[in-house]
Amino acid sequence: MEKLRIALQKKGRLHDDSMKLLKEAGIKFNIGSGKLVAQSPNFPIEVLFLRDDDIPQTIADKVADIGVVGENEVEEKDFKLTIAKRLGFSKCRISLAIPKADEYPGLEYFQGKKVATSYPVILKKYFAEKNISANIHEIAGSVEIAPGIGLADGIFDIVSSGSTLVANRLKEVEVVMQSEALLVQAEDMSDEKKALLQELLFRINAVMAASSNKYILLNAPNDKVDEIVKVLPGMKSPTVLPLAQEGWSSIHSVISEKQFWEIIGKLKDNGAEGILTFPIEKMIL
Ligand SMILES: Nc1ncnc2c1ncn2[C@@H]1O[C@H](COP(=O)(O)OP(=O)(O)OP(=O)(O)O)[C@@H](O)[C@H]1O
Ligand SMILES: O=P(O)(O)OC[C@H]1O[C@H](OP(=O)(O)OP(=O)(O)O)[C@H](O)[C@@H]1O
Ligand SMILES: [Mg+2]
Repeated sequence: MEKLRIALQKKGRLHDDSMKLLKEAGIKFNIGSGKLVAQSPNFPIEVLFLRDDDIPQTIADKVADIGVVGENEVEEKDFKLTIAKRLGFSKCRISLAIPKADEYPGLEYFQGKKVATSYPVILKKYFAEKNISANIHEIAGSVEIAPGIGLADGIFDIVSSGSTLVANRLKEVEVVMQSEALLVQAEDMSDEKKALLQELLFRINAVMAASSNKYILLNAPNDKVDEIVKVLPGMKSPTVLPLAQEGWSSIHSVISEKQFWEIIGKLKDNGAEGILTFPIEKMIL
């Protein structure tokens, strides 16, 4: 039987969430210390642990079938890969930043300037689109240090909270792209591997839907039930059950994390009492 080969980051920002996702999808691994390949005893899958920079090419070369990697790396390496699923973690943006004390008149600031980055391909494309002629200086890491030590005038790098910029007396002036972790796949996979990927995606969808929803349980006087049901979407529609106390009902439903507080507010306004919410482990739609 064929096995699906997945490339994951060996260690770093993507590693823990990638492993957690597979674990929650019910896939176990036998990982020996220092081993760079792991087998699963309960799913036909093999994991290759790599540097994240190497993941796009490994998939493009068909050494791995799928992989978890940041959108920024996929864009930078520019191989023909297909996005199988946006995974929603490791969210960040890739931005241009300059010394805090400098005035920023707009993109023309960068005309003829030296910009340090680990993402030269993305930056070159961006500057070309905007007709900026700058000197792109590629460095592998610690990019934020470059202006302070006289290596460059500005930088182009990952920003999340912005605290690394602040610590290095820099300010973000242009957001060039948003990024998140992606599950990417090679083109032209065999039918057998495609079927395995579909099974994996089915499980990942169930895990992701569960984590973005909550189970909700509440009590309401019967004359308020119709109004409350309108506020609660549910998977199909809410469940309404009579309480032992006459004139009251118990309502059960599923609500999305994004609308959580908005819905709770409306429920309270409509007379809901004893509201309880629970995390959902898996959600099969
Ligand atoms: N501060 C951050 N917040 C959110 N996501 C981030 C942050 N920093 C990086 N990322 C995302 O995680 C990916 C991996 O980041 P990490 O810092 O682990 O990379 P790395 O040092 O290049 O790792 P490797 O050793 O595998 O080459 C980045 O390409 C980006 O997509
Ligand atoms: O806006 P912030 O929240 O400060 O995050 C941005 C920083 O995070 C990443 O570095 P990381 O901490 O992963 O270190 P590394 O570059 O050495 O991998 C990235 O390279 C930035 O330097
Ligand atoms: Mg890397």
